[in-house]
Amino acid sequence: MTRSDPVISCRNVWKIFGPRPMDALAQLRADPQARPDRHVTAVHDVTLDIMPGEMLVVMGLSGSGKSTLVRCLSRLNEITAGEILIEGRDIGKMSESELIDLRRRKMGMVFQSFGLLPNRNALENVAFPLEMRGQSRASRIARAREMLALVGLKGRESYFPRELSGGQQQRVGIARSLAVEPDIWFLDEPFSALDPLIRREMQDEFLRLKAILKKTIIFITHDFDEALRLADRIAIMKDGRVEQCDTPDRIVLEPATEYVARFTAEIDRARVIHASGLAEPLTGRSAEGPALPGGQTLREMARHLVADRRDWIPVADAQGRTTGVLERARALDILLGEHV
Ligand SMILES: Nc1ncnc2c1ncn2[C@@H]1O[C@H](COP(=O)(O)OP(=O)(O)OP(=O)(O)O)[C@@H](O)[C@H]1O
Repeated sequence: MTRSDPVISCRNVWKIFGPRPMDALAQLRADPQARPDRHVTAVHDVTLDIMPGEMLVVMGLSGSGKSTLVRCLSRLNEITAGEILIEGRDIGKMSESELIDLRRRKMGMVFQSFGLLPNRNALENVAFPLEMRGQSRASRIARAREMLALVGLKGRESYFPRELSGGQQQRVGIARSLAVEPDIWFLDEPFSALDPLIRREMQDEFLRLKAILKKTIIFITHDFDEALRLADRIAIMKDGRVEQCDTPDRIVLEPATEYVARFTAEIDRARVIHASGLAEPLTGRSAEGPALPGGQTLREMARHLVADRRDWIPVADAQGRTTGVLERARALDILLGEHV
């Protein structure tokens, strides 16, 4: 393995529910538009790689296959066809005990329903997976304290779930999944039971944790704003297929299908598109004068874009190197909500 190898690789993965999934698969391979009777194609020929430290957000409408796909990644669902490699190892070929070990040591999971044990306090809930691992009491309590502090719950260690708000309960759930130091972190709509203000707060908290922990994260949501705030890349699913898997900038600027275009039609594009995403190669164009920071969105640079009179404005990366030029008229159109 090198650093640039994917942590997770899905190769032509199918998951079909129903009495005769292999027959249904043969039918679908012969005719992709087929609708085999009494079968549901929850995952339809999905191929994608997830890189170390990447945050991939899986989104799509209810029933599009998000949870099933993510459950397949830890083999909570057996796939019908294809291959899933975790750090190069085919999980379909692992024994039950190898799988349990993989899940315990490498994977953390957080679900929408917080899944806390009602008769244990916050500290004991977080320590629970360490107990399952056979870790000593002293070391698991120390680790649980550390994790609760990390998610901002210092002082609440002895509170029972019923004494905590929804947001606090979800923080306990997050602390618990982090206690085992997973390399891969699966989160299935973790904030959807929270009210909008707390949800926003949890997203900020999550971005903070993501920056500190540098884990590979697969996050499911059906909230596009949430996806845009959190994702390095977004996989948009429809009827079990991944319609597009790309950076937020490219999803918005270059939707691969009509469906993705419709999905993204309502959002404020200036909040998503970064200067670097809109920049064009330098070829033949002059790039004089001060540059825009490539990592900022058009919305963040709105004043500057209005005031700067140049037709083409240089864009620089975090090291200050000019990487391209941005057409000011196009940026202003996006800022004003014109379609370009
Ligand atoms: N165990 C199962 N048996 C039969 N069908 C299933 C099973 N699990 C999921 N499905 C079907 O597979 C399809 C995809 O379901 P899935 O839960 O993956 O969607 P989702 O995108 O996560 O939806 P939601 O946003 O509502 O959670 C749905 O049509 C669902 O009914």
